[in-house]
Amino acid sequence: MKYVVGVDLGTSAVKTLLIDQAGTLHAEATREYSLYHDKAGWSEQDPEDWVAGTAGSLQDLIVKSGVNPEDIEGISFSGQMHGLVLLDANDRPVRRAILWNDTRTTEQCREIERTLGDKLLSITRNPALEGFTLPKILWVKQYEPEVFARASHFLLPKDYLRLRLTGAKHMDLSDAAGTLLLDIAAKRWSEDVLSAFEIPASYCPPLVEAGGYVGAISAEASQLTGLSSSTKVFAGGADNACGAIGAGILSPGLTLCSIGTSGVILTYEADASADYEGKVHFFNHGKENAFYAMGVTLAAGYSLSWFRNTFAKGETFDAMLEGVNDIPAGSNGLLFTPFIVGERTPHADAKIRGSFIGIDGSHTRAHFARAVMEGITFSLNESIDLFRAAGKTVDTIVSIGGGAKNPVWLQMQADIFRANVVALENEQGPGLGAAMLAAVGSGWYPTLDACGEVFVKRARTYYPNENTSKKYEQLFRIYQQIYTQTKEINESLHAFRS
Ligand SMILES: Nc1ncnc2c1ncn2[C@@H]1O[C@H](COP(=O)(O)OP(=O)(O)O)[C@@H](O)[C@H]1O
Ligand SMILES: O=C(CO)[C@@H](O)[C@H](O)COP(=O)(O)O
Repeated sequence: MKYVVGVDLGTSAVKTLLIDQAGTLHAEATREYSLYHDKAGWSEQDPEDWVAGTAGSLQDLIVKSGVNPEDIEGISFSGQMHGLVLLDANDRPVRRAILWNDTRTTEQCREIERTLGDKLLSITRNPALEGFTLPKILWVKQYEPEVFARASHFLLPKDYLRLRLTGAKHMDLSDAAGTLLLDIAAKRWSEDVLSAFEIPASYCPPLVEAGGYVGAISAEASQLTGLSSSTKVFAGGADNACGAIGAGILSPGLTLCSIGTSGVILTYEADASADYEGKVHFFNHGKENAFYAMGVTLAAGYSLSWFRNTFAKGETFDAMLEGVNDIPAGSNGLLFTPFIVGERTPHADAKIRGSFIGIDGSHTRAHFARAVMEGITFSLNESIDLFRAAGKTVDTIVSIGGGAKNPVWLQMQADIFRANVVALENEQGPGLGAAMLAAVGSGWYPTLDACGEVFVKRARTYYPNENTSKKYEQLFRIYQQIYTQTKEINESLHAFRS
């Protein structure tokens, strides 16, 4: 029996999957790592933690499954997007990585808008958002000049991990799309953007397709992980591109909902012609010559994790959410907005913060927990609204990510989204997408589409309940007012956050 491995370098943890030629999952392993929030709005990770976590997770995978490492033909990666890993001339990080959910770069975003003008949207197809990579490069240049002086190139998180496994530096198009340095339609680094910010072209790694073969596991990495040096390494892609591959979003018509640390509503785009005027993100897909558009809720799963860590410390998600299904839709008049680290879609606003509105003496912790789940789902529904307003049909949504482990949440998604929600046998779409890239690269299938027909296994469909959907429609309109009505208050409170 031959296998491939998919590695998903997430924000909360790294997850590894071992899958055979029939798409059957043989083993999975995971290792968590720390997030550093030294100041309000900052979010960093130590790249060394990714390497150690992945090595430990791969060792666990091999031990648990009992496979002969020689039988693992290929490995590929899915990675949290946008994180800046600045490297010196010896490929050592010059500081911690600044992550996608770090919002310190508002000033640099305005600078990018002023400098690039219309070119920003025409070349990069995206607005300047705090989470993207270019503003982070400019922040380090401005505020840590001595650190910046030591840097000679940059990578994204999974590319750094792959460098440590193979010794080679690359970046795939789907992840490069989130840097604001890529000419999305032309699929090359933009000379216009690089020269506007005086970034030498040598800062950028060679570009490859997500399925591109990039080398073999080095002898050192083989010692560290237990993998064989005969295993072929394929580049991999952005976690949302890989999530889309692993959920079978490989042709027009299907929509993805992912609730990981962030939350995403994503639709497939066959070419680069769609114009959402920068209201949603527009990136290269992991499937060659395809694209996708997506709206992002910055703190989706993260809001529920924050709630658990703060009010149910030590409990599992399942234990904390036990009573949630007994509470009627609407949490008895309690609403939550998940802006706890700022927001992206539809409100690109680094200063906005979350609210519980309508707290009543009768509310229990379970009401609050349900309100958090509903608030996250309402936020994602804002992206669905945007896509529907742009003329997209959204009637079937494949749901992945940690949030898809909970059946009550899946039904809630169907009710709020007014769409059929499909759950997969394994909710780890990005890891599965990475494994599919390795399977196609290893020659098991001619295309990702052919591989998807075998690997993407649907488990159950949740259908919207008309009465509950009607109730949620009314609540959604009330939810939407909270942003405008709390914006000014949050701007005033900004000075009190450290
Ligand atoms: N059993 C569960 N029920 C509901 N939500 C869950 C459960 N387990 C995890 N989650 C949610 O999923 C999130 C993690 O999802 P995951 O896809 O692993 O994230 P990432 O890829 O960002 O590391 C958590 O923050 C949590 O909100
Ligand atoms: O910033 C984005 C997308 O633009 C995030 O989706 C990150 O890619 C992190 O993903 P998760 O850790 O939530 O999967």
